Amino acid sequence: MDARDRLICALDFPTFDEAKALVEELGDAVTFYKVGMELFYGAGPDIIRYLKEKDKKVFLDLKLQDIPNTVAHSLAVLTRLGADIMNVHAVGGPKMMAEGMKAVKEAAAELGRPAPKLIAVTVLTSMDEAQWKPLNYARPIGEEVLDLAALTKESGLDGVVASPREAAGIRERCGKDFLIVTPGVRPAWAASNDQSRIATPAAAIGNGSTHLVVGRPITRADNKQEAVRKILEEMEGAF
Ligand SMILES: O=C(O)c1cc(=O)[nH]c(=O)n1[C@@H]1O[C@H](COP(=O)(O)O)[C@@H](O)[C@H]1O
Repeated sequence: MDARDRLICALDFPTFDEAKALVEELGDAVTFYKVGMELFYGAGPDIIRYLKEKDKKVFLDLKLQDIPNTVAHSLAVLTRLGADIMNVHAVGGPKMMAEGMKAVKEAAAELGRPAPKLIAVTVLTSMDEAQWKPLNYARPIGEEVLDLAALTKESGLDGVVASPREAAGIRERCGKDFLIVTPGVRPAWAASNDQSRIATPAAAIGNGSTHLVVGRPITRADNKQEAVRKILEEMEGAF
């Protein structure tokens, strides 16, 4: 197994040029990139086309949440861009998720392409118990994550975004083919920044994450190639 297929580098930059510079600097070391709100709002669809021309895989992380009709039509439009994975918020509800999935499949079929994977964010990895309490959910974060993962699966989606700490429970509840994409990954040598429910690359793999999303530990490192190499090595050691 190639660890590179399971490491997704978050391109959190405000401009196309900054993102392009990082992709060029990392070269073949990284094959999978995440384009989130900051870069998509700054650079637009051109950044997806650029990454696909470079033969990279793309996770388009726009975390859609709105009424089912709006999400379904937006996902149909986004499907044309050719990303490999897209996401919505699970708390948008089962109807929003199911209609979104249907729209993605129909749009891909019209284009004669395989459908991108659609996954749902459970509870953001920045959320800790102190942030969670004022939201008045009845249960602790970990339990909510598992139920949202099960709801995501029942709604027909391909997987979830969750913390690597929750990956083992999700795997047990949702079965072997479910994608578990985990941000909140921090090697022992990196700062946690605004992430709360974190784990190391080795722990994430050990817990059953299918993909690790890593941003600042790579993008803000003095030696970015070296940061990627160390993360890949740690992942491989845990296979
Ligand atoms: O959907 C996401 O990608 C996401 C979900 C989540 O719960 N937590 C989370 O950090 N992310 C994204 O993952 C990336 C993590 O970046 P770093 O904290 O710099 O490694 C950011 O681009 C976040 O927007």
